Amino acid sequence: MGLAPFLRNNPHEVGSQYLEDMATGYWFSEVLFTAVELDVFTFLEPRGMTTDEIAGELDMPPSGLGRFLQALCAMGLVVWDAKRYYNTKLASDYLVPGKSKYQGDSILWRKGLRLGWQDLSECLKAGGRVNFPVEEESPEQFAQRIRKYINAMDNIAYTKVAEILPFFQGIELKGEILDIGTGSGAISVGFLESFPSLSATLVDIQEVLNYTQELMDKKGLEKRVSCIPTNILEPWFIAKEGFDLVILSNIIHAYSEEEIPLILDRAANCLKSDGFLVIHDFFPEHCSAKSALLDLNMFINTYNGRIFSGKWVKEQLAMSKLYTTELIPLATDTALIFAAKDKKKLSSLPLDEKTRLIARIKAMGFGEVLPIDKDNIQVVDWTDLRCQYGCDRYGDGHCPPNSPSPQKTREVLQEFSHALLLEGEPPGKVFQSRVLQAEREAFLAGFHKAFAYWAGPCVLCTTCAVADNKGTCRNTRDARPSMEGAGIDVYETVRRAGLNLRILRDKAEFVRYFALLLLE
Ligand SMILES: C[S@@+](CC[C@H](N)C(=O)[O-])C[C@H]1O[C@@H](n2cnc3c(N)ncnc32)[C@H](O)[C@@H]1O
Repeated sequence: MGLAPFLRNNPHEVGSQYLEDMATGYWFSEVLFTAVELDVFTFLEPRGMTTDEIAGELDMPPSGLGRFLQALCAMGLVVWDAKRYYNTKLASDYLVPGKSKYQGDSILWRKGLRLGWQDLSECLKAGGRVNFPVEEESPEQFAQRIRKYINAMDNIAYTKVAEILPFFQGIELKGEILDIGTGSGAISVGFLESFPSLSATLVDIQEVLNYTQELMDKKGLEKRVSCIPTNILEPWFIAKEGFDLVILSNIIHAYSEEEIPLILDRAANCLKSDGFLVIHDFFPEHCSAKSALLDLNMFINTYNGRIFSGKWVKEQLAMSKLYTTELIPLATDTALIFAAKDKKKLSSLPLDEKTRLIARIKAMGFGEVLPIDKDNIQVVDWTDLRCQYGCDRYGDGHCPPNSPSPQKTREVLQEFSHALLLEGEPPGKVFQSRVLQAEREAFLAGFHKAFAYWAGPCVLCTTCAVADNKGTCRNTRDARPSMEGAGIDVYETVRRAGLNLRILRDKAEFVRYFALLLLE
């Protein structure tokens, strides 16, 4: 999620191809940047064009352009019917200027960050940023730069607010929003458009708000918003306990460990006793690679911005006497934390229990926690043969023949309506203990039938009484059957969940463990 295709694969499994794909990752970026700059997608909308026609529009020879267009085809941005090129739906929705979901400003902002990235090793040597904005910038140049930045933020925020609003479905939001570091105001605009009784106070630095006010006027929202220029690092002169909804979207990663608690505390002070605080940002618990790279981007391109874990942010909010939800992942690369002074307020949010449970289980340290349709759990009659003929643990505590038969597993699956596939790594004892913790968390969340199957022989006890012929299992409370011992074809089941489990050829290869948590 939120990753280049090569990052979706497990690096340990794809070997040198992974390295090659990373090394050429910038080829993708350059083609995209150039296509957006040349505005190729506008020419192709809606009826398409031949190479010669595009070459005419761009005043370029068709030879290289044809190859460039073929690269865009390979990247899924245009299609070719052997005569004309057309935009794919992706390009038509997101890359044609003027369309509501346009992302070109954000893409070109990313291009601008490239300069800083080229100095990465210099930044590492210097212990911080080495590339600073030009000092002799005229006021017009500065205003222009702000507009570019705010347009880029606007592209992203417009799509994100569409993901945030469903969490308020069924809640009658009214009163006043406080949008801290509002940028273009797009997050507030989404709320204002969905909840007609809301009005908004937009906070940012004066230079940004000049442009934000223009955008609000264009949308006809000027009567429902007021802009208050404020440096949020200094004391705020904003009504205490005056706001029903306080928004901090993509602000947390802009500042340091010392500054963020102050900002959070001031935000908490502005919240009414029955209001909501929403934090929207990048978090390592959600998209670890993207958030680590964004952290590096902040190191290179800002003074003291960095990424914080959801756990840390929740702790800071607790110090400001706020209750919080789990980290709620969006379908894209960012996630939300909801906070309130009144704990009951949080339970009024339509956060489905399974989503919250997945977030809590993921935070225990699993790599993936994926819902899997129980019909995709493949139960077969051959797995115990692999245990009996090929494993020296056969007959141990809860291994075959002491484990549930495939028939029993089929019957058990009938009793459950859904399941989660948990992915983790060695050591086995840590993994198995985490699986038990996840099962308990599900039980406490109200999934009273929660039951886990884990990977491999039980390794909870240092010595196994059954294996040592010293009697029966001493830990029946915590021992669980393995998936394979109970007749589950782990390879097929994992594949059906959308992951890839490769056959290991060597003991030194990277092992991944899987467990199945059945839920009713
Ligand atoms: C990454 S943008 C996020 C904008 C918006 N919240 C969104 O989600 O699109 C960060 C915003 O915080 C504002 N900001 C950063 N530091 C600030 C400060 N010290 N005082 C006021 N605003 C600040 C920036 O001007 C910018 O508009």
